[in-house]
Amino acid sequence: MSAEPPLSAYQFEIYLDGLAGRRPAFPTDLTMLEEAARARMEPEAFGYVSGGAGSGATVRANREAFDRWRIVPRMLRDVSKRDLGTTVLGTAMPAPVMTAPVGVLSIAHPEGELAVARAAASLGVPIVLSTAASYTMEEVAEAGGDGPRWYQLYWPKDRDLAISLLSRAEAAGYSALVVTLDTWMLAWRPRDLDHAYLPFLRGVGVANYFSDPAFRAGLARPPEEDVQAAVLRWADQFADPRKTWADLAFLREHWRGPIALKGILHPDDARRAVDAGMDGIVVSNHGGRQVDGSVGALDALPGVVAAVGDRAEVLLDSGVRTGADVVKALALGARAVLVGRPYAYGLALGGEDGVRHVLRCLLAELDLTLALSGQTTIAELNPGLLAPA
Ligand SMILES: Cc1cc2nc3c(=O)[nH]c(=O)nc-3n(C[C@H](O)[C@H](O)[C@H](O)COP(=O)(O)O)c2cc1C
Ligand SMILES: CC(C)CC(=O)C(=O)O
Repeated sequence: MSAEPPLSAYQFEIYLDGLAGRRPAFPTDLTMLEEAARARMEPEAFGYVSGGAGSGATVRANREAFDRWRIVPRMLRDVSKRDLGTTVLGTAMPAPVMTAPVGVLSIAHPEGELAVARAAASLGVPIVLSTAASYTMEEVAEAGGDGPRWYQLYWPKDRDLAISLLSRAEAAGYSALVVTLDTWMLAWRPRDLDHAYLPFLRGVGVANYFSDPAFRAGLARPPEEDVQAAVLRWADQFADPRKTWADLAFLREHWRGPIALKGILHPDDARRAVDAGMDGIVVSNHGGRQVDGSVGALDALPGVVAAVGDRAEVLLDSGVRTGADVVKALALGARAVLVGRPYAYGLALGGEDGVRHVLRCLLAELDLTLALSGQTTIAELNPGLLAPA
């Protein structure tokens, strides 16, 4: 049953490298990545990735929510063999960890999402590719090869464009759809406002639109001839604040595979999602980038899990930084977690190698935390493993 070698093997590999005089090129304490990346990134790009909405209260709330729980390890339970593997929305994965959809990654590294797809695929970790990626979904699919992949939709106003994006994603092998509900417009983001910086207006993150026949059909001149006009149409199209629950039927009609709604925090919204036939929910506040002062994602998780029961799979993102965080989220009922900024920082620090390092650290730390807490599978995790801080 155990994966060979165990996910924690990275730990020993690092120590062995030390015998040959090599030290890890990037931090192994994943909470230190942000500071390391700050020193390497352009200030505008770093501000965009690290920043949150408004005063940053929700970014802090996400971390505080994890800090309010403590793991209570159990002893003498034979943890020699562990299996962290799981299946989420039909996708098998080596551990309950995926990369969250993060757009515009070429502001962190020129290879952007291509490097992420390669790194994740080398570990079997699924990616969720953003509509606002710097590369097209077909390019990223090719880079990731056989690696598992899902597609995140920013649901555009134009119906034909939405249908076209969905059919391209299906054709390119994206097996599940994640529809983001919390970003119909950008929040007030002082870090970016102070820099007067928005990547999209500079032509980053628009590749999936610019390459799309339905989008191009709506332009007077192709993007290659008039970038400015194309970018403005992108900005007008990229999300549709008029959408309501009634519109979900459209998604079912045009997407064959599983669908998850991302950005749900209220139990009643979670209930509505399952009533509408959705397969999954991503409890998320967009990494604190949208509603300043909103509830921490982990704080919202138990209510959503209770509301949904076993009618849908519940995932969580926003604030996950360590293996212990993953254990806490799973113990509180998440089936898997997504990480955002940590892998973006890994990308900024070292391209594909940097992303692989971050993912390997997280998986190794998760494996070790589970083992040292007396757990051998993720299925057995429950709130009994935790105590309030
Ligand atoms: C730079 C950046 C860009 C993002 N772009 C997207 C996006 O295109 N689509 C989306 O659904 N979420 C996007 N997100 C939100 C992430 O998917 C995720 O919810 C969030 O990063 C999780 O929080 P964490 O960064 O604390 O792990 C973005 C986040 C960041 C930091
Ligand atoms: C607004 C999006 C296109 C990008 C995003 O989700 C983000 O910056 O948080």
